[in-house]
Amino acid sequence: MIEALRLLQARMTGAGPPPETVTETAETLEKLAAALEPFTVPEAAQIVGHRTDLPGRGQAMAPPVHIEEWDEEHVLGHVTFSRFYLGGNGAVHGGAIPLAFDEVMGRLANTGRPRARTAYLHVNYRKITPVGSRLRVEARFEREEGRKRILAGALVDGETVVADAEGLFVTLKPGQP
Ligand SMILES: CCCCCCCCCCCCCC(=O)SCCNC(=O)CCNC(=O)[C@H](O)C(C)(C)COP(=O)(O)OP(=O)(O)OC[C@H]1O[C@@H](n2cnc3c(N)ncnc32)[C@H](O)[C@@H]1OP(=O)(O)O
Repeated sequence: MIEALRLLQARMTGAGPPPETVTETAETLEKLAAALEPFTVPEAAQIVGHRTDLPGRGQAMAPPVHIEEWDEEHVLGHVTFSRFYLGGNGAVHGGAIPLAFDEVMGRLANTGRPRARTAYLHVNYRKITPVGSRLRVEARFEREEGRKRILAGALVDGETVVADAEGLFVTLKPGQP
């Protein structure tokens, strides 16, 4: 379902359909939304965002990062930003890149350690990030200072770092949401 939604997002972004196709598509989507409505569940029971085995945990908003290696110290994977993530002139939208970093670094920060949340994410956009290219995603755990965990990440196109990031993740105190 999520894969199909991702495909739809990409196709819709790249499409310039005639008015009758726009109307037909809108009607089909409204029908699908109505069919799912009776199955609305509380957050804890939803599938989306809870499937760590799926790219982006099954969250269609998150870029589909495929994880290849994952332990307490590092994550290695790849991602291809579809046309859905286009900012302009072939470059990925600047807001989509922190989404990928937060997903991967947040997951790493929370692996084998008590729950932590992102306090900041500093992203350096070194080059444009091309839509449609398979990029390497790297993240590593740098250090821990009390409740603070500092992580680093990079997005690499071939041999070129297109973006890198530093993230601060803070361990939650009991009762913190
Ligand atoms: C098996 C595992 C599976 C895992 C799957 C999960 C996948 C999940 C993947 C997705 C995961 C995505 C995850 C998400 O996206 S989480 C969603 C996005 N993040 C949030 O919503 C967080 C909102 N913020 C907060 O809740 C609080 O501000 C937190 C909890 C972060 C800290 O507030 P708290 O009141 O608790 O702590 P404190 O203020 O005493 O600060 C403590 C220390 O930290 C330092 N500090 C704080 N902020 C900053 C800052 N901005 N720059 C520099 N430093 C900062 C501060 O100076 C102090 O340092 P020191 O003075 O002690 O030296």
